[in-house]
Amino acid sequence: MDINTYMLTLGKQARAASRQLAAASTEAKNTALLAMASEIRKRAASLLEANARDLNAAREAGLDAAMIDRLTLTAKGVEAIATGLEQVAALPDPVGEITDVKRRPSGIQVGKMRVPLGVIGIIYEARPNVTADAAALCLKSGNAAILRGGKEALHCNQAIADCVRAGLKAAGLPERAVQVVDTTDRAAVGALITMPEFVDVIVPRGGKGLIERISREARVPVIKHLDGNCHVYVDDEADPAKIVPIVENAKTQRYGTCNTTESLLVSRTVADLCLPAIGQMLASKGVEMRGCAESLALLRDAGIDNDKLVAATEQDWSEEYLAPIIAIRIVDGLDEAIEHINTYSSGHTEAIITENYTSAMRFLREVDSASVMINASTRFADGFEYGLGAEIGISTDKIHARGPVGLEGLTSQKWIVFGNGEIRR
Ligand SMILES: NC(=O)C1=CN([C@@H]2O[C@H](COP(=O)(O)OP(=O)(O)OC[C@H]3O[C@@H](n4cnc5c(N)ncnc54)[C@H](OP(=O)(O)O)[C@@H]3O)[C@@H](O)[C@H]2O)C=CC1
Ligand SMILES: N[C@@H](CCC(=O)OP(=O)(O)O)C(=O)O
Repeated sequence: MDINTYMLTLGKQARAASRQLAAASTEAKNTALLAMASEIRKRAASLLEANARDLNAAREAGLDAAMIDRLTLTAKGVEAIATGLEQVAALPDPVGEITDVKRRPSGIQVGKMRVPLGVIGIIYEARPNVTADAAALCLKSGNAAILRGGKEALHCNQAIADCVRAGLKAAGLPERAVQVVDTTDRAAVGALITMPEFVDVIVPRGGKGLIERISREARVPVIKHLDGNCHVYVDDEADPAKIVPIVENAKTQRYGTCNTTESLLVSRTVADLCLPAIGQMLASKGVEMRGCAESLALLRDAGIDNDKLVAATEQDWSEEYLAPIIAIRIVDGLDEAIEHINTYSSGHTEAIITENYTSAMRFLREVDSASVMINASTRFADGFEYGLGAEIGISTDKIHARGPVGLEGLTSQKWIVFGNGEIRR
């Protein structure tokens, strides 16, 4: 079967399954999720074996550390997938929720009902847990899913898909409610994003190459989950005790994730007090610092090894390194920090370190990103950490859903009207 015909077949099957899922009971959906969790645990050894095959191929292909980190599944990771499925089962079912019912002067009552989006196509990086998380969230929100994971994770994704199908079957739900694309040919992505008759929304999780293709070709509505050029800004009134721990966590806890901080902005009035300690911490962890001239001079004076210091170029302010590299700029206070972030950020997540209420509130209001934080690490931008149970990803779009997307982001609301024979006059 050629790729277009294959993808059309998946699309038709998904559309049919989506109608059944939209009407599925909460009990059936939860039974499926719990059965999936049990299959994942039962088949842990074969999931790890499939992941080992993917990892061997990735190492042979010379993939970088961030990619290997994403791709790696450990026994703990398998257990986390199973627990994640159980957590989604425990979440309240959003489908069918009726809100905002108000009686109108005409006598009718007008309200809203939460409903699934239909068929969701998700294109994502080579991170196996996303296959299970996306399947679970789509199922619980009553949507059918077509999942196209990164090519490096193909074997592991197929193994997880087997568990998902087994769970759906155990609950008497259509097995085609979740379909994992079984080819790495990117023509499948091209087909997925151009069949609006079968796919209601596309969620692309990825970097710049993916953005370009989706922007050029998609004929289906898109909720972009794109790159994270996240910032930490150290304000004039930052609590010294909070600075190094937040910068350390935001930059070094995991280098490869989209919520990792890539740029550090420091207010000039506190730069000589805090940059030496930040520089020492970053140097001790092997992080390269790409600084403006002023920050480099301070870091050199503090005795930071020259090998770790590089002059930043204009390009560095827009860069998502996904690596032990950080851009550093000294700014003239809050106004310049906000201006810098709104110019260069990818609109994902930004944090301010300050004890000044007015500065904190201005930062919250004026920084135009999906998550804006006060005195916390950007690494917190995550569906689980925000209490959503899990996440489809972090939307960098402004409409429909912004930031970590969970069950509610995968639904919309339709208007409902209760009448008793009223007619319009
Ligand atoms: N906001 C968020 O929620 C998330 C953002 N990201 C971002 O993703 C990036 C890291 O992941 P990475 O794997 O490098 O991202 P990529 O964009 O390289 O790949 C992600 C997915 O997109 C596909 N893809 C990429 N380019 C094309 C194209 N031209 N045509 C068709 N398919 C394409 C890949 O397919 P293939 O396998 O064939 O390469 C893969 O399935 C970072 O920028 C990170 O911030 C990642 C996860 C979540
Ligand atoms: N939200 C998740 C990470 C999601 C994400 O960034 O994915 P990726 O860019 O593939 O590492 C977390 O905070 O661990």
